[in-house]
Amino acid sequence: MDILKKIVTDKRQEIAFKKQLIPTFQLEQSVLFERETVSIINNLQNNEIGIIAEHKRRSPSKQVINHNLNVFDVAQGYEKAGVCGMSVLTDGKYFGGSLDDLLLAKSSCNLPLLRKEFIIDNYQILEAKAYGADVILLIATILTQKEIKILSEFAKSLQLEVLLEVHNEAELRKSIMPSLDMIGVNNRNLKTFEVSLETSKMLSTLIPNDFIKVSESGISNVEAIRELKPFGYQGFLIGENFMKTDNPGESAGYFINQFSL
Ligand SMILES: O=P(O)(O)OC[C@@H](O)[C@@H](O)c1c[nH]c2ccccc12
Repeated sequence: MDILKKIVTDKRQEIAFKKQLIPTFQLEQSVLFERETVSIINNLQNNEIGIIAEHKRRSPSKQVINHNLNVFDVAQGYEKAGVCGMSVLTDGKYFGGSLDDLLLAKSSCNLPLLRKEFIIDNYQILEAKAYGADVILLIATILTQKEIKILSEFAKSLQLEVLLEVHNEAELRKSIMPSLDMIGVNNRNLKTFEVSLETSKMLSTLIPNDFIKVSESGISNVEAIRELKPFGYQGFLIGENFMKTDNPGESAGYFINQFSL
């Protein structure tokens, strides 16, 4: 079984368990549930570089990236660096993250926060709102067109913005719908872990202009951004390149300064 199938199978079990532990009405009553969300789209549209910086401790492709940091410092560092938003991995088993990481990030900065998760159920969208997210990720390869519609419309009804992730043309074609805000092209194939920026270049012309284009994964220098910008990308999701250093915030700041030179 490929890794994605395994992740989704585990996720189904996890959700069933959590639904019993914390019923939806409890999520809806949480302090953060009624807040105004912060728009990442606004930030991306008004920024020259458009970095979305990720908090990621480990991953199935890289094992350990960094286990010595705390989310609080990382979030404050990213904010100080001037990124447009922060992505927080909340999957525990494969990425070493948690919803508490999201909550901590929320308490430490005012950046728009993306819940980076394998979302397959509206329940996870309620969780995202209750734990401080402003944006959710939907991954086309693990969802049907109908599921994408249901989940994205539900997210929009909670004032959350939606980033839909694709990796090939078929995924893109089945996914385009008005309830999405941003289309992210993952340069990493989640089945083979192969990374190529060509994926972003190839798919860019097929993304209608009503969506903000985001290029995700494998971006390790500003040259990559200079290369991708002419293809219409306004957002760049970067994890490992910052997280593998002792001070991700400083690394992000350095990266952004380099771009402005
Ligand atoms: O660490 P990188 O190569 O900069 O990649 C970040 C981000 O794009 C990646 O973590 C990611 C993209 N889509 C995902 C879906 C699930 C988990 C993780 C991801």
